[in-house]
Amino acid sequence: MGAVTEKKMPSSITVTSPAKLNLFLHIVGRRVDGYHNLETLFQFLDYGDRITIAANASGKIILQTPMPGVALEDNLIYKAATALQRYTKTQHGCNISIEKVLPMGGGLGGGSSNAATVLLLLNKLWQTNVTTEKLADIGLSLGADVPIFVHGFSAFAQGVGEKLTQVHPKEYWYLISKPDISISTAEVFTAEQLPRNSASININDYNDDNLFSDFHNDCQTYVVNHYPKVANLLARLLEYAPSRMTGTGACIFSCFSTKDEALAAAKQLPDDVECFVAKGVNNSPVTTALRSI
Ligand SMILES: C[C@](O)(CO)[C@H](O)COP(=O)(O)OP(=O)(O)OC[C@H]1O[C@@H](n2ccc(N)nc2=O)[C@H](O)[C@@H]1O
Ligand SMILES: Nc1ncnc2c1ncn2[C@@H]1O[C@H](COP(=O)(O)OP(=O)(O)OP(=O)(O)O)[C@@H](O)[C@H]1O
Repeated sequence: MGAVTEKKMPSSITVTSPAKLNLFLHIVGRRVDGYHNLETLFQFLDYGDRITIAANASGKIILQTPMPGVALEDNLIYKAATALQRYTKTQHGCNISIEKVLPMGGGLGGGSSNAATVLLLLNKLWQTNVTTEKLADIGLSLGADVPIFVHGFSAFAQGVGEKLTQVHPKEYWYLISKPDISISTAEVFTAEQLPRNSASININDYNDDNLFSDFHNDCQTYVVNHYPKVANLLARLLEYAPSRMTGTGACIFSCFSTKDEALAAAKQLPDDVECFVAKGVNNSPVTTALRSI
């Protein structure tokens, strides 16, 4: 009989909790609860926060790296761990640390990504075997963007972001630029002037060449009209490459075929503009890392 090799569960796991882009974001209606029905194309970046988690036997959820400006009980990391602990009734706890690099309120979904990463890693470390669908469901109660990060593949999303169709958009290189302001998602979605009646699309009509001609971000005009810093930066970036706001802003992505072109454009920006270059990826680095554990 051949030897059975059993993989040992590591005592801790470290992964990149990635950013997302909304390559386009159409608002197709408003629900009675005030939330908006969207049609959006999500892609991940191979860039994000570094999260390390170890299970502990104390049952306590310990965040070892406090996040300035975010109280523990409001932190999506803590909320996600608590939600999974409650759902599974596990006796385990965990120690979590994070190296935060994603700007908050930038439209890159950092908080939602962190929540999904915690759900996925703890489900592994605690060996609680919750299905991906259920994790996405638990995630949705924490934020509209959490399910996409739980599933971990690029997708056309409908509803508030929970109805997903897998797609494979081209993996461009992006320059991500952040004007030095942060925009509240709730402010944009409650704005009177926001267009809410984009026609529903067929995602089969999308191809990588018509992203900037046939698709748009319905939040962009409102933000450009109310935040001159976004307007100025977007105008500048459009001189170098097709560019658009992600989510409800304030970050702007600019599309390039090569890393060198993206880096060259970054060099043209004023020193006070925060920016980074990253590759678009159709699989989340978290799900990729977990497959090998
Ligand atoms: C704009 C996107 O980033 C696109 O991916 C997301 O839809 C926003 O997702 P999120 O930050 O996880 O948003 P949530 O924390 O769930 O919601 C923040 C606030 O935005 C508004 N909101 C959010 C999502 C949505 N589809 N309609 C809304 O009207 C609601 O007023 C809500 O109180
Ligand atoms: N772990 C976390 N990381 C970032 N923000 C968090 C976290 N936990 C709670 N928050 C809160 O969530 C708010 C939104 O943060 P996030 O980084 O997700 O914004 P965003 O990139 O604009 O997201 P979206 O694209 O979903 O609108 C922050 O201002 C912060 O108060």
